[in-house]
Amino acid sequence: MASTDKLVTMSDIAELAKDKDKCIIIVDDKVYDVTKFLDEHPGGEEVLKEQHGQDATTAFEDVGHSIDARQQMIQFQIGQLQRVRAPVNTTTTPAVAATSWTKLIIPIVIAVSAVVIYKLIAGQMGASSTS
Ligand code: HEM
Repeated sequence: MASTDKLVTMSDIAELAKDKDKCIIIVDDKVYDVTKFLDEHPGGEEVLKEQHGQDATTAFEDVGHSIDARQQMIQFQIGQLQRVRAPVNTTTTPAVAATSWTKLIIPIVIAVSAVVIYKLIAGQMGASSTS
């Protein structure tokens, strides 16, 4: 397997990022070690260092790098970012629980109102029949 195909997780990158002498960046889910490129980068080393251990896709695209720059970066690729999918949450979230409660409250209010109205009417009828 070529080194560019190597799957790298975010925790691997966090581990690599502990080394402050290195410069590891992610662009478009590809992981680059640009440590040796720092001195040569036409945009300066600071901008690259600021992105160490992070996803630099937006910063990279915002500059509008040339095709030459994109070809140049291939040599620095050390792997492919492996995105870990968040586990699907099957338990009821509080927001869902809240909506099911509100759904119950409406019929309860209607039922209570119906009983109160019935009692009022029945009371009035009872009062008028006794007078
Ligand atoms: C391996 C990754 C990278 C390579 C090979 C690379 C290469 C280059 C090259 C060749 C240029 C000259 C202009 C051009 O040809 O587009 C350039 C300019 C520049 N790059 Fe990068 N770059 C990389 C990553 C980044 C990243 C991640 C950032 C931002 C955080 C960045 C910011 C800049 C800036 C600000 C300029 C100057 C633009 C200007 O003066 O108009 N570069 N880069």
